[in-house]
Amino acid sequence: MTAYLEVDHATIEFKTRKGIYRAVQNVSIEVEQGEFVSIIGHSGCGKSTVLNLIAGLVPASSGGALLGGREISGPSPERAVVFQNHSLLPWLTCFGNVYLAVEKVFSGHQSKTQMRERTDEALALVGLTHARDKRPNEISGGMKQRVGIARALAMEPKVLLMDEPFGALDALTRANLQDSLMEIQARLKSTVVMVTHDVDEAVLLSDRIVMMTNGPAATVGQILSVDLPRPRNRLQLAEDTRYIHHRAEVLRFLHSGHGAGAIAA
Ligand SMILES: Nc1ncnc2c1ncn2[C@@H]1O[C@H](COP(=O)(O)OP(=O)(O)OP(=O)(O)O)[C@@H](O)[C@H]1O
Repeated sequence: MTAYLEVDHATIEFKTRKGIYRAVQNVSIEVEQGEFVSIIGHSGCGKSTVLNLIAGLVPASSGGALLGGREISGPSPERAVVFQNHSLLPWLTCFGNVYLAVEKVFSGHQSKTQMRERTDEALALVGLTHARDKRPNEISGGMKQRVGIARALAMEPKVLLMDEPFGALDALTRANLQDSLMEIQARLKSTVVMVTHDVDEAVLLSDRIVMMTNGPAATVGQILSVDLPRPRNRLQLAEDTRYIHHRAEVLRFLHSGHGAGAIAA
C-alpha cells in the first residue's frame, strides 16, 4: 500500500553556472489523507525545493512524487500552493482575487452563482466576509495572507501546500492565523504539507514533522510524530510536558551536527 501523497527517493539537481548543484538527495516522505505534515530545516537546505516538487513546479532528477498513486508531472489545482508573499492582484478585490482562481478551476462545470457562492464561502472560512470588496492595499498583511489561503481552499485542492505562509507576519497575527488554520483543517480534514522555520509553529500544527539535514544533497534526517490531542490550545500546550519534549527534540536535531542557521526557537 502506498501513501496518499508520496515523495519517493527524490533527488533534485539544478544547473548552475558552476555546474550541477544537487539540492536534495534521496528524499522520501509519506503523507496520509487528512494529515498535517511540516518540513523544517535550516535556511537553504531544500525545503521549498521538496514542496515545489510536490507542487509540480520542479522536476526530480531521479525518483519523484505521487498523489493518489499517480505521478506528479506538473502544477495542478489539486495541489494548491500558499506562498509567503500572498501574490494577490492589486487591482482586484478580495472577492475578485479568490473568484479568479475559482473560475479557472470550475468554469464550465459550475454556474456563475455557484462559483460566487464558493468564493464567498472560502472568504467566510478565513473570516474575511467583511473585507470581500476591499483591494489588497486596503487590508493588513495578515488579511492578505488569509485571502491567499481562501484562494487556495476555494479550489478544493486534494493537498494544500504552504511555503512559510506566516513567515512575513508579526507574532500575534501569525498566532491568530495558525489558530484559524487549525480550525479550518479540522473542519475540512485537509491534507497539508507546510514548510516552516518555526519550531513552535511546526509542533503546534503538525501530526508529523520532517526534519531535513543541511544541503547540499540535503535529505530527511528524522521524522517526529506529534502525538498531541486536537483541538490544540497554544496556551495550555506551553506547559504540556509532551509539547515541551517534542519542541526540544526538534531543537536538538536542528542544533546538533546539522549546522547553524536562522531558526526561530
Ligand atoms: N532554480 C534553482 N537553481 C539553482 N539553485 C537553486 C534553485 N532553486 C533552489 N536552489 C538552491 O537549492 C538549495 C535549496 O533551496 P530551497 O529554496 O529549497 O531551500 P529552503 O530550505 O527552502 O530555504 P529557505 O528556508 O531559506 O527558504 C539552495 O542552495 C538554493 O540556492
